[in-house]
Amino acid sequence: HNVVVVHELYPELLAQLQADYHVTHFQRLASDEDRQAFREAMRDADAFIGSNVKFDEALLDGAPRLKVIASVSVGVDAYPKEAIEARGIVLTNTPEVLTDATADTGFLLLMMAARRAGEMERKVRSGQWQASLGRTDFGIDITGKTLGVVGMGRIGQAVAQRGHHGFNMPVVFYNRSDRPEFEKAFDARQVSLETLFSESDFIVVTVALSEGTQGLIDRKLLAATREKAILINISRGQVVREEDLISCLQDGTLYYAGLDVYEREPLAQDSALLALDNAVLLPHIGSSTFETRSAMCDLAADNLKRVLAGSPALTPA
Ligand SMILES: O=C(O)C(=O)[C@@H](O)[C@H](O)[C@H](O)CO
Repeated sequence: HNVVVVHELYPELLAQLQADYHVTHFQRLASDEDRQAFREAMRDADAFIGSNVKFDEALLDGAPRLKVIASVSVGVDAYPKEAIEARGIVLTNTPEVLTDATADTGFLLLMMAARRAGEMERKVRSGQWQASLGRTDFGIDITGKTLGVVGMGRIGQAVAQRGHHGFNMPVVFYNRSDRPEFEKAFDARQVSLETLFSESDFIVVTVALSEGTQGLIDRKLLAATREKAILINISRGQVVREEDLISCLQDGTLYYAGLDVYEREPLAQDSALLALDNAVLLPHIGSSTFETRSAMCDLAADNLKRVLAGSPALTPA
């Protein structure tokens, strides 16, 4: 079988795949040459494993032998699911194994924003820490504050669990379908988006990107937030209208934000977000730990091997 890899697999796994299959490997598609070579390699590919590759119909038409797309991600918004299924190709993802790392990233951003850790660290590094800090440098408490979770999938539940059990935070959550079991688990309340935005001190966005959640969070919702409310996004940038987010942070409608994802990634150097002190900006590191990425790669490789062997995938998307 011919396998095309677009990802920085850990060496042992890459060697294993190269031992079992004819592998064409790209760490990432960094140039037009790479992208051209990738499209050529896909012509006789039986399987793809990787991430951050935009699949379109032309690419699928150019890969007539493709049987499986094993994405090294839980989010599959980058893939045209119907077109893939229509061709009988199996799309798989990597749920569960990244839940804790991503929820940890959510709390990292929440704590950095609440205590203005980015600003304070810049103050120390730039030599501005000349005397004990005054009220203008104060942050806000986290413990006991109200945590709002937008989307109670696995990652949303893990964020609620950390807030409720770790920081005595009352939890409110928004979810398309009713989830009474989480009201019990986290002594939480399921509420509307408007109520969540008006009652929460911290709002963590964990909902998957779909047609229904594209631009879900706009100025109207942001304007409903409390005086010192903080928005955290660890899902996809397109869930939040970035233009509204920026103007709300600029005019004080929203106190602070912590972002790991953006409408366009990597974040453009001319983004107005870069000029904002009241935003913590991370480069999509949600699942970027050695342990979690290795587990994601192992799960994706297992999915690939099973489908090529004619067995059902472990985690079809
Ligand atoms: O899994 C996802 O959906 C993610 O966003 C991240 O875990 C990945 O880092 C990203 O997709 C690149 O692999």
